[in-house]
Amino acid sequence: MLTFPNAKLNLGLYVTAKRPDGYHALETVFLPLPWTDALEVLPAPKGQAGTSLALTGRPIPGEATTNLCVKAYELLKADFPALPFAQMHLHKLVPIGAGLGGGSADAAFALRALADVFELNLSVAQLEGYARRLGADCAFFIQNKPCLALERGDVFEPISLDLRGTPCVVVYPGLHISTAQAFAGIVPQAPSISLREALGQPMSTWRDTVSNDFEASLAPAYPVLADIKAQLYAAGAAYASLSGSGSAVYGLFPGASEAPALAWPSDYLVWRGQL
Ligand SMILES: C[C@@](CO)(OP(=O)(O)O)[C@H](O)COP(=O)(O)OP(=O)(O)OC[C@H]1O[C@@H](n2ccc(N)nc2=O)[C@H](O)[C@@H]1O
Ligand SMILES: Nc1ncnc2c1ncn2[C@@H]1O[C@H](COP(=O)(O)OP(=O)(O)O)[C@@H](O)[C@H]1O
Repeated sequence: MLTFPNAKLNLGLYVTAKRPDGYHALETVFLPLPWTDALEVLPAPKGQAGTSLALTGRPIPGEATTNLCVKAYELLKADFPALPFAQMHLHKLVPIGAGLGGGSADAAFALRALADVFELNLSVAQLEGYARRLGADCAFFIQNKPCLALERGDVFEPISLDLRGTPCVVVYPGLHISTAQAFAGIVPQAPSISLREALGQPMSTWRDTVSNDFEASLAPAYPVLADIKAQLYAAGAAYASLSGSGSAVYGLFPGASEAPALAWPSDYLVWRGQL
């Protein structure tokens, strides 16, 4: 089975409280972003004594055994001891540690594909339960549709927001920012206007009402993030923001026929397309 794990964008992100488990409570909207990896999951060929993961594309830090696709397999194997060995191939294209959730998407798509290939008959709730154990934002990728996310970013409420077809530019300047470190720089606080209410207004108002708490805390150490955002606004973005804990920054261009091609330094990774 061949799947295409897509990235995500955070539209608004508020860190509202520190939880007793050490994690933080969030208020954010997740949007699927069609910047994808490719992941193939097959039953292992006869004679293969274990589950394998072949990796191509962008190098992923760490041993293949720590890859979230392998962890997804092991999580299922613990509950389904008869699970046959799998042969997986991940072609990595989404930048790693960019606030785009690429690793989490691979994990969630691996869970779904393994459940399909080996006919485990898992419900959406069961798949989300497994995904939550692999990472806070993994569970979003099981249903993979725009939603308001609360608690650790793994409890979802529907939201009526249709941005499909909106031209979008995502710019990754290559800074790897640790998610744990980024959270450590924030003093939790509820937003003055709830995200649901702010996003219910026209996109032209979002610049003043919808923000990502990580932007202010990362700004002193990483001034390039504000520079990219300013360039996206100068190019006509109706809304621009950091995604997640960075360092990818995106701009939305709802009035344009296509996303503008801007000149960025050659070592930046850039995605242009429609949501
Ligand atoms: C910040 C967000 C926003 O969407 O996105 P990214 O920037 O990573 O894409 C996510 O909450 C990231 O989710 P994810 O990357 O799955 O986090 P995990 O691997 O579970 O956790 C990494 C570390 O981040 C911190 N963490 C994560 C989520 C959360 N709600 N509170 C936290 O405090 C914890 O210190 C944890 O040890
Ligand atoms: N399949 C995978 N793709 C990307 N990163 C992975 C994968 N498996 C494990 N990781 C680890 O997850 C971390 C990055 O996660 P990722 O989802 O790309 O970033 P972010 O949380 O910023 O959105 C890295 O430390 C990387 O080593």
